[in-house]
Amino acid sequence: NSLFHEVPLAPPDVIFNLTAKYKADTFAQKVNLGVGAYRDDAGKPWVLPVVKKVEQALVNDPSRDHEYLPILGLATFREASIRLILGADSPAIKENRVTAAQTISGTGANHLGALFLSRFYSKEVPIYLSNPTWANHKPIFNNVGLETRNYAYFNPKDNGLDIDGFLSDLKAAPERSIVLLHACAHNPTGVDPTQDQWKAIADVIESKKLFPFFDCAYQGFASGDLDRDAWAVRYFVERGFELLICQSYAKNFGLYGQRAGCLTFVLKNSDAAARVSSQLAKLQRSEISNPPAHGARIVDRVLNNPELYAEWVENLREMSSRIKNMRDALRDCLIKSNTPGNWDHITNQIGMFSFTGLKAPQVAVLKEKFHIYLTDNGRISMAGLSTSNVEYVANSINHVVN
Ligand SMILES: Cc1[nH+]cc(COP(=O)(O)O)c(/C=N/[C@@H](CC(=O)O)C(=O)O)c1O
Repeated sequence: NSLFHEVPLAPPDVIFNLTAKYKADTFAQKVNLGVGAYRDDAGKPWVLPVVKKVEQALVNDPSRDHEYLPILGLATFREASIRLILGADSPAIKENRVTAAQTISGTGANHLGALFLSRFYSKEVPIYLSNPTWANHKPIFNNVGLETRNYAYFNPKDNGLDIDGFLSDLKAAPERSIVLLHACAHNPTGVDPTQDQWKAIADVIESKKLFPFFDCAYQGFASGDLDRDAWAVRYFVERGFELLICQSYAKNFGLYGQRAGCLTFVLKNSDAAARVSSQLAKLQRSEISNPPAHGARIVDRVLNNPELYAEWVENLREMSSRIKNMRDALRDCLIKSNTPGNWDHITNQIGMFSFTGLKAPQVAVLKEKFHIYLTDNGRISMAGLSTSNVEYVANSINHVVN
């Protein structure tokens, strides 16, 4: 017998397994509405023109080497990431009370943030996750020994936000609990709190002394406006919270496989920032030693060069407006074919995903009969839609809801 013959067989990852199933499907009209990765109108991955341009320059740069980065990553990348999320004029930056670590994309930022809190904040308090949330959140926090609980988030009656349930669950949470907040473009529902609702959420977090743990994987993708998408984070900083933000450059730079991300911490003062930074370095060193260079160098060059930054903003707008057009097209097709039900949520929701309201049995028919791939919770990645498949998808949905 092997030493490991009792290792339990783990089920395949929901989202990555869907991609594998889609790739294996030979049906000509198959549609991938699974993984949250942008596709152009031809259904192909899109290397942002600004990324292509910078990559060329990088490869041709004679001074380029493959030396280790510092443990906490490229300093100019970290500084640019902090400015991107907090705003270049943030008082927190001026008061030198912000610190950051370059991470293995957004997942790495969530993990490093969770690990740090489990060591230096508390292991006794739970972390509250929205119900539903990104499939990988629970395992990330459980892996570092944090207990996860849910706060109400999605209201199936109007496919909108259950703000009353959200607030009452936070009010019932033990003091000092950690609260995971999606900064914008909530995954999987596409439902974001309004500014007034964010103020009410901040009031409860303040009165209960909860810790805000922001996950921001779609800045610039939700509204197409980087500052608008960072509004909630900046509001909390303005209100004086100590908090952390996980940033991913997978979607808004199309650098999925390059694993470029950042963990940004906002503290009360520079002394705390220095202490936190020193422990982040110690944790990072023992886990990955230092982060991957290529993706961070691309992001670093774009964020620190005004012309390239402006081109990136254009590329971002191209992606977010194509997704918005697909929201309008899908809703129009569903209405045109008299699909039962109200479909306003398809255009009310924001960002990469739509939470359609389709149930698992209906999703199974879409997969098996129509070769349309989406997660069982009814989430569809809007970037998987194109002018050539949106009608087919709408007719297929019409079929399963009738
Ligand atoms: C909310 C959220 N946070 C972090 C990540 C991590 O992304 P990274 O590639 O580590 O920077 C993702 C990815 N979500 C999509 C892909 C995945 O599941 O990993 C998805 O939900 O399809 C998120 O949706």
